[in-house]
Amino acid sequence: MAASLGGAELPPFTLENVAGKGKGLVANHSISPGSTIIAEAPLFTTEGLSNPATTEKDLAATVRSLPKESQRAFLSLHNNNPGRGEPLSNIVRSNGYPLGPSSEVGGIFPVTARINHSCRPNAQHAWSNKMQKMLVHAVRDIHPGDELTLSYIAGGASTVRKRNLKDYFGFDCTCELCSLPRKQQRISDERLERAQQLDDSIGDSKRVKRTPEKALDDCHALLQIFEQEQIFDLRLPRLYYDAFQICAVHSDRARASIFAQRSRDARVICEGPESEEAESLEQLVEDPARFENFGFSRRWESTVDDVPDGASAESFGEWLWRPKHRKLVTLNRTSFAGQLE
Ligand SMILES: C[S@@+](CC[C@H](N)C(=O)[O-])C[C@H]1O[C@@H](n2cnc3c(N)ncnc32)[C@H](O)[C@@H]1O
Repeated sequence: MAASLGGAELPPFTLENVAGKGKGLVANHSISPGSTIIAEAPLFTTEGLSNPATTEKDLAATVRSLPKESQRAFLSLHNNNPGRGEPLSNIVRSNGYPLGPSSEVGGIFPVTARINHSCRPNAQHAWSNKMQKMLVHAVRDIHPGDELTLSYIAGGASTVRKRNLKDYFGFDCTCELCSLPRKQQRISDERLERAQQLDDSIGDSKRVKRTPEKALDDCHALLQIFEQEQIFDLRLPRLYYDAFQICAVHSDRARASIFAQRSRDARVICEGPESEEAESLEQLVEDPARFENFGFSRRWESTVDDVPDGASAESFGEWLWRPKHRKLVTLNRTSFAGQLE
């Protein structure tokens, strides 16, 4: 998590002023993908703050109950709406993170809260139930002087992202992606709009059942966009999981196992080796048939031993993404066997 200097653990970042964004965290060391940058317990959570009529009063009591240093840390956090509304609630709204993707409960993490948003983030946050901590991991190589960034939103083309950031978080995004020169912005927008379409069609379960080769082609096309756009946050393990499901639904244990492995590895980068999601993916790597919708059809039936051995990266990629190609190879083999008999 931290650089070691004379036995003392130092964080690999410092809190600095960042042009146009207020304060932010800036790396002071090289950080490689998968490194834990922050592991932080909440100062407090919003559990129990369920009555909107008394939220500000309840928050005041919660903050008063904290040690002085924690009170100062909370009160110094960014307020999106200074001078308007209720100040403590504003600070919570401006800085809180949910405790997990579908949790209604939020937490205040004073270090993580200093990380600004980027539409092309170099880090990913994840709440660990097991550790009761917010974890932040690098998802790309981060160099000294780089700002640490997280994505506050799901993605999309720049107009959609800007609107969402303004509506939900109240700021005009000045991240590297939103600040691209017009021509590059257009190219990026075209790709990200296409990514959205691909993502929608990959999620269509009827299509997965009827034309899985098209769904897998879409996954491959989406992966290429993520690589071009350098998107390596949680969208990546989710994409590999979609590819896993397509293969598992059609009994292709060989590819399903490889995609589960890729999803697991990408999860570990985003969430660390203790990730519960990564642990459950490990079981699917070993036996894809544990997936609840495994074997809807036997169209691509294979065993985990059908993974090609010693293939070059290129031909392995062709095998992995091209079931049509695999079908041809199998057919050829069958007809050869027939001729020999
Ligand atoms: C959770 S705080 C992040 C830390 C904050 N900059 C600070 O000074 O404590 C979120 C606020 O930071 C600013 N911010 C974050 N990301 C930004 C971005 N990409 N462009 C412009 N402002 C940003 C906005 O004011 C936003 O409301």
